Amino acid sequence: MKEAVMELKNVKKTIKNKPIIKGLDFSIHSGEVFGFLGPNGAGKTTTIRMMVGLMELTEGDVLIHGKSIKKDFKQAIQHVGGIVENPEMYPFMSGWKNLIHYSRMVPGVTQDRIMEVVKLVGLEKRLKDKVGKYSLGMRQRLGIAQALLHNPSILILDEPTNGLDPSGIREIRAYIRKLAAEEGVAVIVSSHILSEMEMMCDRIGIIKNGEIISIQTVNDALQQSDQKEVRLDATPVETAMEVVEELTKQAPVRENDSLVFTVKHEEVPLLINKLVERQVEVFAVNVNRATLEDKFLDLIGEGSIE
Ligand SMILES: Nc1ncnc2c1ncn2[C@@H]1O[C@H](COP(=O)(O)OP(=O)(O)OP(=O)(O)O)[C@@H](O)[C@H]1O
Repeated sequence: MKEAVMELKNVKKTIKNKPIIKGLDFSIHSGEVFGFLGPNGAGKTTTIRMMVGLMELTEGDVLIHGKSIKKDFKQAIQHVGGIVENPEMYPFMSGWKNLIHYSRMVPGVTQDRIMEVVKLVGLEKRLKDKVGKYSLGMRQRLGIAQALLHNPSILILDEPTNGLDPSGIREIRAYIRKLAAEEGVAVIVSSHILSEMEMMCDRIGIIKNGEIISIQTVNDALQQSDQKEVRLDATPVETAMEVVEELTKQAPVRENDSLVFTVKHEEVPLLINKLVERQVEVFAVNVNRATLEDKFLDLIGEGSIE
C-alpha cells in the first residue's frame, strides 16, 4: 500500500444542530485517483470543503502528510490544491496571462513551473488565446493547472466533469489519470455518476447521508460483479459450513444461525444441490445486493444511474 497522504479521522460536521457529516474515517494514498461518489445532498461538497480548509470541522481531524488541519493549518494545507467553487478566470485575458496573474498570489512560482503545469493539462497550443474563447473543458483544465501551480501532492476536484460534453469528460479523465500515474499526485474527485467514476478512479468511496457506506477498489468491484453475497439459513449449520467452504474455497461468516458468504451467481443452484445431497435442511437462501453497482442502485434508485 502506498503512503497515506491524507487521513480523515472521525470527521464530523454539524450545521445548525443538524449532523451533516457523521464521522468519516478513511485515507487517500499518493498516486491514486479516489472517487467520492454519492447522490445529491449526501455530503460530498461539505466534506471536500473541510478537506481543503474552506470549512471548519465540528469534530475529528484531517491529517495531511501527518499534519493536523486544525493544529498546523498552514503546513497541512500547503500540500493541497483544489477546485471547489468555479475558479476565477478573466475571460478577456489569455490563459497564460491568467496563470501569471494568479501566480503572483502564490509564493515561489516560476515561469518554468507555469509552463510545466500548462503541459500537464495539455493547453500549450491554446495558451495565447483569450479564456473567453475556451470551451468549458479547457477552462476546467486551466483551473486544474492553476490549482497545481504550488506543486501540491493532493488535488481535490468537486464534480470536475459537471457540465462537460462527452469529449470534455474524456479529456479531463485522461489528464486526471496522467497526473496520478506520472506525477504521483493523489487526486480526489467527487461525482454522482457511477459509470464515470469507474472509468476515472482507482478506488471509490460511496457516501450516503453523511456516512461512508462502502470503499472499494474499482478492480475488486469489477471482479466481484458476478459474485453475490448470500445469507443461508440451514441446519446442521456445521455441515452447511463445510459444503460452502468446499465450493467457495472460503470460510463463511457465521451470524447466529445463518452463514454469510459470497459465491458466483451461477453457482447458487449447485450449492443448494450439494447441501441437499449432504442432507442439510435449507430454510432460506437470500441473495443480498453486493456489487458496487448494486449498492449504488440501492442508494439512488435505478432510474438515476447514467
Ligand atoms: N450551510 C448549510 N446550512 C444548512 N444545511 C447545509 C449547509 N450546507 C450543506 N447543507 C446540507 O448538508 C447536506 C449535504 O450537502 P452537500 O452539498 O455536502 O452534498 P453533496 O453530496 O455535495 O451534494 P450536491 O452534489 O448536491 O452538492 C445537504 O442536505 C445540504 O442541504
